[in-house]
Amino acid sequence: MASLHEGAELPPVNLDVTPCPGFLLASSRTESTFDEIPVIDLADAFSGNAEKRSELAVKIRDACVNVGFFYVKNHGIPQATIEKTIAAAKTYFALPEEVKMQLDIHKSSNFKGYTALLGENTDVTGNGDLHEGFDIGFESAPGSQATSPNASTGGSMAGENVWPDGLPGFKDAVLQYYHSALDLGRIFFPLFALALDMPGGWFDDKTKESAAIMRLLHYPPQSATTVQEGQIGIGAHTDYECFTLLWQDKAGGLQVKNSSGKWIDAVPIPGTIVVNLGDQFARWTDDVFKSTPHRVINRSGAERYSIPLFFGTDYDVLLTPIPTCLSPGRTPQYEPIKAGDYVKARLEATYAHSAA
Ligand SMILES: O=C(O)CCC(=O)C(=O)O
Ligand SMILES: [Fe+2]
Repeated sequence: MASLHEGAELPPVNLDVTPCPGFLLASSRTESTFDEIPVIDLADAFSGNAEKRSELAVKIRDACVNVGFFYVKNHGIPQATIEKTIAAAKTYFALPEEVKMQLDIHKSSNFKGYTALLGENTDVTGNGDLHEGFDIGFESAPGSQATSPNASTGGSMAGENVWPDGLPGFKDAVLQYYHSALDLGRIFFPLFALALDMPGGWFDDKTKESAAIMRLLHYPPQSATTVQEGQIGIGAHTDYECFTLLWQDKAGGLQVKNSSGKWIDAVPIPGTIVVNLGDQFARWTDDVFKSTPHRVINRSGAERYSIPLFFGTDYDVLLTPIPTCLSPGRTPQYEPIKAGDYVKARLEATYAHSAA
């Protein structure tokens, strides 16, 4: 389908909902386990029919409190945009290592650029990740005058992207995907608000310039690499921001850990995007929404490509429990922290544990 979101207006939000402190606590802050990852159809996200939107919000709530992961179909990112970006990623990763290393992320003051194979160690107990990556932050779409979100609050994470020389079309393709994925991301906060029994507009003033870091990732097949103990595609981890929108190719290898410790395969489903919650949301909901550990092991025998986009709240938002996630007599699990300070600390820790 063409972009679901282009020019689409969200239906008016019902601001009469009264937050009910503790409502979600009894039912939702449980260690529920799961054996599969739900697939949710986003077709009703723009329905003017309040009942359909609220049915969708209930499905999202179930996925968020029980699994922390779900697939979405009818996500609106055009297939042609995805294909162009993956073709660009393949061309980029095929460049000589010394050319890619000119943009080494370890030399960047704002976490932008290239991460080499084994240049990152996401699980600190591991021996390096078997992927290479290319990271960008917000940049206006070619021809657009939009100002950079988080320019004021992003601190060391804001600032310019870096782009490889001599790859015509790379930047345009990647930014086209980035903006399509941002459009998709923007529809989720009103749905998450409904899922949390908060007024649909509750996140609006907290997500005006939502932070979004995007990565192109390339995982060589494990079998073709000299793999040491503790080396997999990406070590077990949780994501840092509110939620992640992940496109993955058909190689497979993404696994999600349930609360019994079992790794569940997030098998590639054509035409879907994987959505998973991150630690900002776990902190913000005092663990009502789950930030679930995941990892990648590429045993497919083929090269694997994926594109995660990490969608956060504005960096100056203080993450203290959302009212429906509080209950009398219960002490929140986490110290309040500003969203940007939290992400920066996690990024610094990641790169401190990785090879320069
Ligand atoms: O490549 C994938 O499927 C997952 C990537 C991931 O978990 C991440 O970058 O945080
Ligand atoms: Fe992740």
